[in-house]
Amino acid sequence: MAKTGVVLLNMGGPDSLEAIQPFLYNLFSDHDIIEIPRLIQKPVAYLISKTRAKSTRKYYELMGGKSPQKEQTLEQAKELQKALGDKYKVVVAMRYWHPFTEEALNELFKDDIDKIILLPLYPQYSRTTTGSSFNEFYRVFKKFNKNIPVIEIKSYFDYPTYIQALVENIKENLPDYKNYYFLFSAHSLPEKVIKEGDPYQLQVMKTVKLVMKHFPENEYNLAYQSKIGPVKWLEPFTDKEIERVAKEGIKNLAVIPISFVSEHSETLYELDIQYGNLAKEVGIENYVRIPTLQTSKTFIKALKELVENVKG
Ligand SMILES: C=CC1=C(C)c2cc3[nH]c(cc4nc(cc5[nH]c(cc1n2)c(C)c5CCC(=O)O)C(CCC(=O)O)=C4C)c(C)c3C=C
Ligand SMILES: [Fe+2]
Ligand SMILES: [Fe+2]
Repeated sequence: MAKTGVVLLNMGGPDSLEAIQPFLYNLFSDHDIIEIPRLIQKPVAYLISKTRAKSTRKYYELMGGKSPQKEQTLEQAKELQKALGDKYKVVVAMRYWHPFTEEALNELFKDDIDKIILLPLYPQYSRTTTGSSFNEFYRVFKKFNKNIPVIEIKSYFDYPTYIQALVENIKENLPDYKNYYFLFSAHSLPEKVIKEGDPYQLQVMKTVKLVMKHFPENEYNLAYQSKIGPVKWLEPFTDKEIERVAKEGIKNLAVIPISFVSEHSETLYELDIQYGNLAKEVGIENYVRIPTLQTSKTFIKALKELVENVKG
């Protein structure tokens, strides 16, 4: 019997120190994430990746020489496969490092597949992330010459079971949550991308609002992390916000990653090490970083429901 293919889309991360530069080259070569004039994009990507690999290397050394994103995404795929059963086949397609879309589709088409559902591991839509993964999917899919329907799950920033997963995750990891200030931290984006109509910021804000309905007594704010390069990105920045709340006398701070569902350099290095140290310096007594959802039962349930409820 033919199966429905589920392609989990994610960014991918270097799986060794040697993979850092080619991973960065793939990222900076992508016109959907960074708009360098097309004619010079590849040579410029090569130069930036060479330079940036030197500074990025130290984060990955501190994380044991690689990003855990691949393992965690494969675990999510395994759990989702178990939840969906054998009418479905779940594979992982990463945008900038293995397993690439081509590898994912080679694996998928070992079975008889009559429909494909694209499921991004980005709850909030941005053309730089989900949009880029969709575009890459179609470029590669075309080469397989398969005449089967493809259905896109664009985002699930307000999907009730996803919100429930976030709420449970906070309560489970921080039983003392009532005594904490919540600082949600989302990946930043160049302001230009938002001005051109990207819904990412609005969707992140809505996710935060929906989560906070379950914590009516907690004070909170939303900040943005991981800006790179000289252009203006969404603010306030997470580190500046940590400094600001410390000045206001906050002693217990929970930082909650909101646009990531697995761990990687930006949670393990930036939030845990860099901002953990900063929090100590500015007088925060208890700095808690809430882990990403990974294979939380309720998050996997949310993904399963999204797949099963898809129209088409
Ligand atoms: C070039 C500009 C970038 C934009 C725009 C951008 C948006 C964006 N990124 C994520 C999630 C992740 N990004 C990660 C790493 C990473 N991102 C960029 C650049 C842009 N991201 C770079 C150069 C890197 C490499 C690390 C570095 O050199 O700093 C990762 C981690 C990968 C891993 O280690 O596993 C994630 C995850 C989102 C959600 C987003 C916009 C909404
Ligand atoms: Fe990024
Ligand atoms: Fe980043």
